[in-house]
Amino acid sequence: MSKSVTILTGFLGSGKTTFLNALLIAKKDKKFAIIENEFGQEGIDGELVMKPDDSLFEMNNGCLCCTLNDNIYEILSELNSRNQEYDELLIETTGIADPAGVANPFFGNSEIKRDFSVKRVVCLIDVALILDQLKNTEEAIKQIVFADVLLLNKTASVTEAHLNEIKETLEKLNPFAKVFKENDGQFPIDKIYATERDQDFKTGGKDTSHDHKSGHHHHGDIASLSFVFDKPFNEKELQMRLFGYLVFEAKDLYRVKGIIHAKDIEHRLILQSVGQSLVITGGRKWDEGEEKKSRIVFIGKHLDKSLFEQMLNGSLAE
Ligand SMILES: Nc1nc2c(ncn2[C@@H]2O[C@H](COP(=O)(O)OP(=O)(O)OP(=O)(O)O)[C@@H](O)[C@H]2O)c(=O)[nH]1
Repeated sequence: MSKSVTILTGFLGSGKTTFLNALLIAKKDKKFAIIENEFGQEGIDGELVMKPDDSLFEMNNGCLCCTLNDNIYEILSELNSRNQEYDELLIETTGIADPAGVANPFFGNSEIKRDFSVKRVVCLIDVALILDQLKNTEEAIKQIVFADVLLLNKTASVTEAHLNEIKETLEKLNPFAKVFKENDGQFPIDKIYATERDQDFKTGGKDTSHDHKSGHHHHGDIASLSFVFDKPFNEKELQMRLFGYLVFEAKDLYRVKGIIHAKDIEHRLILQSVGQSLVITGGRKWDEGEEKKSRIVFIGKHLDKSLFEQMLNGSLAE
């Protein structure tokens, strides 16, 4: 029997990993294989997903809509040979992936079509940022247009009127998708799960190929900068400098994610920033003898590497 596939899409920082974790908790009775992909060399999302076991296939350094097309056959064939070990497949795309490109192998290759069935493409929407994202990026539009489920997220951050305006805009872009709202931080997972892609009506069978054959990225001028540090950070200094950067310089910085080793702190610090917000929380404890490295990824346009280097180097502990 073919395995059900759910594809999670949504612009950078819209809440895909948060949703994925909520899904894993809500569907504890199922065993998921997860393909996690991120834009930027340092794989971070893999650490943020609460792994149910080792069923996590992570591919770094590229966008799923490009690299997955090269690796997907290998990955899916491995998944197939281990098909007794899991029930369903979840794919979290990068925040700038074109989901049509990601789904393409599932619709275009007969063997894959036999073994895997895309049940739904869920697009997370950051309601505070989506209208700007739609103005500024083509990817946000492509993600919405391709989805079966549009999930309005971070709804507490906007007024009801704004939410309705967004809903209207989205329904114009994709009248076929079901629109759900996150409700007080609770995702309506069962309702989303009950939504299945209509294979005939949607892109199934159509040629969804796109122009990524060369492996070259066509994501406008969005780029990522990744940094790895062996030396520990000074938490306060890092927080202060990053916050200053976000407030004064961050116009074209869409996303910051980091796993931080800070001096005198025995667990990881998880650094998250979308727009101008900056949140630092405690992560997993470092294991005994584990090599403690910090990894930070910045995603945006016109990023000045030397400025980030300066900021980060200046935040290292003495
Ligand atoms: N206020 C609020 N914050 C949220 C909500 N969902 C996610 N976040 C926060 O938004 C940030 C981004 O969430 P992620 O789940 O990592 O987003 P993502 O889409 O996986 O991010 P990328 O992989 O970079 O594209 C994190 O700091 C989350 O804690 C929400 O419903 N409300």
